[in-house]
Amino acid sequence: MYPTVLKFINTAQSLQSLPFAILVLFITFALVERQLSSRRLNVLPMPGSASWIWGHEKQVFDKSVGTAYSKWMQQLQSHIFKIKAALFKQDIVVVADPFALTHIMQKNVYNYPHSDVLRSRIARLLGKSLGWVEGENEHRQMRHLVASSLSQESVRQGSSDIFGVAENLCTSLENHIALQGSGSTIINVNEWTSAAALDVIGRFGFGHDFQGGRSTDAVRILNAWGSMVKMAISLQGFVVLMFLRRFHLLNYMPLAALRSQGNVRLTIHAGVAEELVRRENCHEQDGYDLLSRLMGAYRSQIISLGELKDHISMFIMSGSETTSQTMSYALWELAKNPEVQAKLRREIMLFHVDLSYDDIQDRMPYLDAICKEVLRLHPAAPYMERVSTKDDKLPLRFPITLKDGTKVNEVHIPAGQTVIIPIYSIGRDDAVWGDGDVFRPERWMENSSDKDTMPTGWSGLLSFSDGPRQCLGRRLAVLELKITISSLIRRFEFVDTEDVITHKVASSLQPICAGGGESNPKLPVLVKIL
Ligand code: HEM
Repeated sequence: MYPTVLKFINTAQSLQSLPFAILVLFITFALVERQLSSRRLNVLPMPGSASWIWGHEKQVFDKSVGTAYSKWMQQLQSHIFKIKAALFKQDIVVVADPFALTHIMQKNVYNYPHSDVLRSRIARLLGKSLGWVEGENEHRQMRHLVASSLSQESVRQGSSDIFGVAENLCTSLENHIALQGSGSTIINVNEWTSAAALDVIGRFGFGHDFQGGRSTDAVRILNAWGSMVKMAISLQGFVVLMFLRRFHLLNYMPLAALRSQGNVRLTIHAGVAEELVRRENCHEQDGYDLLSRLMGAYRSQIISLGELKDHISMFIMSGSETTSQTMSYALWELAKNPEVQAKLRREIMLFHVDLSYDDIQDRMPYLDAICKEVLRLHPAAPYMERVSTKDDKLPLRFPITLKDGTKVNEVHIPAGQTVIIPIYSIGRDDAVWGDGDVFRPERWMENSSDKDTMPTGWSGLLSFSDGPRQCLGRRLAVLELKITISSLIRRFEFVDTEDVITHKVASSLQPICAGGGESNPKLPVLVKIL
């Protein structure tokens, strides 16, 4: 192989085509490297038909979120397999086995940091804050700084903020429907939930009013986020992501796709973060809410002004975008399943209109089941990408059967290996749930799942991740979902529009409506005032 390549390069050079020679050299080395890495993972099965340039990754991008991984899990009858990466990068290992997942996410999470491309993206989009920091000590310290602001007690105390936002949302929606001159209208449910979720994190975390998504700040943030999403779900976004992963230096180039990510963080820095810091500098107060904790760290010079603003932007975006998408999918599922919606309404109507925190948390089992079912079927973060820093062995709950019938109970993972955790497909795995793709909240009241086959995350799901890096805002998110859904279902009926919806990923899960301008996420639902 090498003499041929060298001859080829000599010819190219004699033709004064240095770039061509470099390209040939790069491809040759990349192919050799890829073949060696593939051999190191030789016990792992691999799906067929990969593209020469894009490997299997274009199939993942082209199909609705998770579809490709679920299909390969079924075809290969394996909860762990490898796929060909784009641009001749080494093969990627896809891990859906519960023992292997617990090993990575609970016991060895600091040996599996976010991949470089993901980390650069988080830094640009959200800031160098908690979702970005790596290293056990650094991460634990940063998490400790803010953890008490999102504890169960803090969330209980902040529940009045969420009830207030839900009430405003219902009133705005009633006014909007009244303006249409009939008792019902079709809305893009995403627009309403994004504004409400921004309001919740604004009030709960920072004592800031985004005015139902109508303040200048809110509009700027939502627009900047919308542009980022548009770019990320496009073919151009996919190609850029693949190149960024392959050639890390590109992460520092002034590319339009990268600018659109940075705009979200910079918009928050220049607007709301600036205003919050100014306000807090005038009224120095001690407290346990997110802003007080962060300002305390800034005043004690534990964090710089830039870091403080990064923390604010990270909490505003990761606290609102994920929750708003989950809320949208909940309302969409209720619209598609009218009998579930009616049953939920009956449960809600057993209570007085002024629900308490305890009613919501402890006395509404069907609402609880619906929230879990939505989080299982529509996890806001559908995939996770990590890279091993050390040679490792992954234990398996579902052994791999080799061609000669031998069973393999653990898999060697070399240092530097990219690992994808397909959260979306794991939550729908028939081996665990039986009817994984079906929206059936009753399953959560039956308690019949085999715990041994489930991941160890919250409620046997990975929707909030697992282990030391699991979502810090889970309690707030679940309470927010419950309060908002119960308020809306009491006053409105949601009806399916029968639009065909597929799903893409742009930092979080995005619904795409066929024939409705596929470049913008949209989830149409008909709403009727009751
Ligand atoms: C339904 C809503 C939500 C979902 C599905 C969700 C999901 C997740 C997931 C999967 C992760 C792990 C990401 C990774 O390691 O790559 C994560 C981390 C995180 N989430 Fe959430 N999240 C939600 C709401 C929230 C809220 C409301 C907040 C804050 C107010 C929040 C704050 C965080 C933070 C700070 C981290 C980083 C934790 C760490 O690295 O230690 N999330 N979330």
